[in-house]
Amino acid sequence: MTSQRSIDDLRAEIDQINRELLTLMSKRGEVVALIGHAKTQEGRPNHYDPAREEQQLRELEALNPGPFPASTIKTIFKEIFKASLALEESNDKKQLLVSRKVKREDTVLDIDGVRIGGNEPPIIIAGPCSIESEEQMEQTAAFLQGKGVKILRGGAYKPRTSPYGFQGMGVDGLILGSSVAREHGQLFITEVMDTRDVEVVAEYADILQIGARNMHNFALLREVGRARRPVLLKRGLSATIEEWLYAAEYILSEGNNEVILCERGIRTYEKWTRNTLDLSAVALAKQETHLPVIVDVTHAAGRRDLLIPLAKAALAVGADGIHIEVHPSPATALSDNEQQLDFAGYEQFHAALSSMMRVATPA
Ligand SMILES: O=C(O)C(=O)C[C@]1(C(=O)O)C=C[C@@H](O)C=C1
Repeated sequence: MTSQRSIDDLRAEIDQINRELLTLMSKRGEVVALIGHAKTQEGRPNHYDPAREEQQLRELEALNPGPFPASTIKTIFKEIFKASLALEESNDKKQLLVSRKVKREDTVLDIDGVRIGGNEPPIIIAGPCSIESEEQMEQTAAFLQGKGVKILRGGAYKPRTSPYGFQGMGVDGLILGSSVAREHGQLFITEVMDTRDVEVVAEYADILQIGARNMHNFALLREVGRARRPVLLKRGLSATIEEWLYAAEYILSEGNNEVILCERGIRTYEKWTRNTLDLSAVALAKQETHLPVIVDVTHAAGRRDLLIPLAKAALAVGADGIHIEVHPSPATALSDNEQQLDFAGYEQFHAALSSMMRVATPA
């Protein structure tokens, strides 16, 4: 009579094998994490190593005693490699300088007394799309000062879709913007588009802006990372949240911790708005990073009639401020004349938002 083992008995053995496999898997995971750490230390950003995977598969195939066919062993080990790679990469992410896992508390910027982030009241960054003339800047700054706006924006270098569009006033614009802002007790923020201009822009601007189209310009990100000025980093038109945060990491990795993230809407299939404001990106960026996050409502939808509800929504999900374009005469503006608010429009915006902004109107 053959002594057949019962299913229960066999299952008990499987349970024991499972436990051993799990122990081995955990042990493998720990070794993989060490490899990942070593790769990061060596500055190897890419953890994937297909040649090493191939070598392991060949050896396993040669050693395979069965009963599983080689193809099955290959499939199982490919899954193990995939999980190992994910482990290496997630450990890497935990070490990102932008991450809350590295710095738990909110970063609060203090730029000449203007505080941004943490529990500070939300800030407003406002001003025209482009700096066009002294009169235009003077009128705007004076009006916005009266509304308690502490940060004046204005583009001196304009990233225009067409090379024949108005390209900005360049250095003359920088001089104008910074002097007008100073006269009105405001900080001046302006976009820098080229690594060659970082030095001159940093000389005049209190905050450097990296526009959406340059979010992937890694040389520029590194350069502003070396500049001793806070940086406002807009999210790229089609950038994932992860790509956006990695772009910020480029700046922090060069030693500049003063970064403000700015969500400005992303490209989707939607036609009724120019971009789609991604509020989950705001909430996620606040959750995953310690950096202040603001929302550019002007570009978010490309429509004036949505500015107030979008700004309210942005503040409701925890944005640390709003970026909005204001021009004395949007109809005659040299750029973005569809979207900028005139002073009457800004009055309405201010009235609708003031309770949420906690911005006092100076007497
Ligand atoms: O050996 C490495 O370089 C590892 O990162 C470990 C490992 C593995 O799991 O064996 C993981 C991912 C790589 O693509 C190659 C191999």
